[in-house]
Amino acid sequence: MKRPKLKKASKRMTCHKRYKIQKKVREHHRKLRKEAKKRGRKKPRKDPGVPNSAPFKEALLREAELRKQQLEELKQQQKLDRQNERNKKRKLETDPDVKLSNTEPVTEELGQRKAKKAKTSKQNPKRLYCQELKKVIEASDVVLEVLDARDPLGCRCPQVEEAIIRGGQKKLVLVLNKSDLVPKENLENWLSYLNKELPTVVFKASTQQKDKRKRIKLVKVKKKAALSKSEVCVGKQGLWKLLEGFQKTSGKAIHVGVIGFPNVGKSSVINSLKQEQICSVGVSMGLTRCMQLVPLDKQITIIDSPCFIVSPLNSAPALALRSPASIEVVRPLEAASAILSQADAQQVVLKFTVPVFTNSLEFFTSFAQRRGLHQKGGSPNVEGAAKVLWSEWTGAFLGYYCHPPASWTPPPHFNESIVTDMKWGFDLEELEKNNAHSIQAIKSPHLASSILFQSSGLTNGVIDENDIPEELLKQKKQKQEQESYEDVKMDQGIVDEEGDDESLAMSPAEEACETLSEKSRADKQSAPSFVLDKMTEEEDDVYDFSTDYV
Ligand SMILES: Nc1nc2c(ncn2[C@@H]2O[C@H](COP(=O)(O)OP(=O)(O)OP(=O)(O)O)[C@@H](O)[C@H]2O)c(=O)[nH]1
Repeated sequence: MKRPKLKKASKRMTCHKRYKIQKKVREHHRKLRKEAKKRGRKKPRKDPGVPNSAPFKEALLREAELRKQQLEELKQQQKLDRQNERNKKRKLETDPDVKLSNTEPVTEELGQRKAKKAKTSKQNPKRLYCQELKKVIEASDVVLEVLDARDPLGCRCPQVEEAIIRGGQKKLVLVLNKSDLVPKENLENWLSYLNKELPTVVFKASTQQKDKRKRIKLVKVKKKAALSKSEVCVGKQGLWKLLEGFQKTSGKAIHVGVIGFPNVGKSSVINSLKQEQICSVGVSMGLTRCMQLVPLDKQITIIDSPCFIVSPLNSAPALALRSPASIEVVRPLEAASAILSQADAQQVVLKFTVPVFTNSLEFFTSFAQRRGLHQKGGSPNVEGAAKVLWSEWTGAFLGYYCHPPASWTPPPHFNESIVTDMKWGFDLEELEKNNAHSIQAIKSPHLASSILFQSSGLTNGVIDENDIPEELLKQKKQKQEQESYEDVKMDQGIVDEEGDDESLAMSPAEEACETLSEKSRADKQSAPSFVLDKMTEEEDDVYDFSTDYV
């Protein structure tokens, strides 16, 4: 059946509605024109094109087309460049290593920084230690020289003390730390001996839980949490009052540098004063590598420092005890043998419960057996035993002591006026009282259970980075290279007369270097070489001399 055709809707409407629509449209157009006028942008006029009557119409059109193409290409190129730039930036942000390979102004600075860092890392670490130590001494008003009470004289460095005295207006105070590891009577003797020279504070730093041997259960202490009550610090009040008193006398805020040989307890003393684990402490020697400022209160700021660098001219036991293992190559067996040679053999036997021994190897063999240190085949680990003894001798638990010299003679860098100068500004009476109180409070080992040790006396240190043996060798090598270069130039006949005079004449600094290096070579031959023999040969290759020598 055919579907009926649908009737088309009529467009008829009332006039009122039609006029209303027309009005609305007009209003809308008016509005658009107004907005366009406000924006100041008129509708672009339509290009009328080249009239047909124009001569060379085709050539003109071709030219226009070409220009259009060029413009398009240029736009495309700019777009690509922008994209590349964005990619590069993204790469720089994600990969710090790429930063330095790109040569933009920002990266240039970064490159310089990296070059400096690379140079520092290549630099002899001893050089850095010396530089840091000098900075600490320079910045300090009072310098605390921390001594291990088991060998106080061996922990004193005449070169550093001399530098402090030369600095003028600086005070030097001795801190007799690890007082809990020596018998009481010995501690008193040392105190009266050292007090003749410099103000001395008896101290026992609070030690970290993690330093206790494995048999003690490790307790995780939060980094800035207060130290546990069992790890009591003794002498804190005495030291604090001494510094406070000096600060009041001087009438200004003071900086207090804490210096000393490795493992004497510099960082532990600071942590005890601050009652926070603010400086890193550990059994490994030479842990602190750069200076660290620790504000004690508004007026007193403490500065932690890296340890002194030991001079190779010292005796073998001194080198064994005072060389920072982090930067010196120390052979444990030789170091431990040197230490053992200075200890009372009978007391060593009793302390470590080993049979009587005739030589160090025999001792280490029985010591290894006693401690259960064995190698793969079951033979005693002599090297391991030596390591244990060496670390115990510089660690936090072994009790041993030295006798102070029978009579007091001021060291060459001290005289009466310096002694009185150093004591000025301190309340010594109060210090004496506090020290007596500390000695009472410290739980000391018995004389019978301690080992008597023969001290080697003051330990020589290196304070100037140019006196470091490796540096002297480096300078000598440089000089030789320069000389050979001059010879080649002379052979070629390039050198003019003026240049010749300059190159052949030695500057006073060069002469000093030459004599120093000659001296160090001569001394090295006579001095025990268990530490430096290997080090000088190896590090000679490791460090880039051409970079360091500026
Ligand atoms: N028994 C005892 N041990 C201490 C005392 N003071 C420090 N120690 C321990 O000695 C070891 C070395 O202490 P540190 O404070 O790291 O010594 P340092 O002088 O700062 O060492 P470096 O940073 O290597 O130069 C640590 O195992 C401490 O626990 C103390 O008064 N008594």
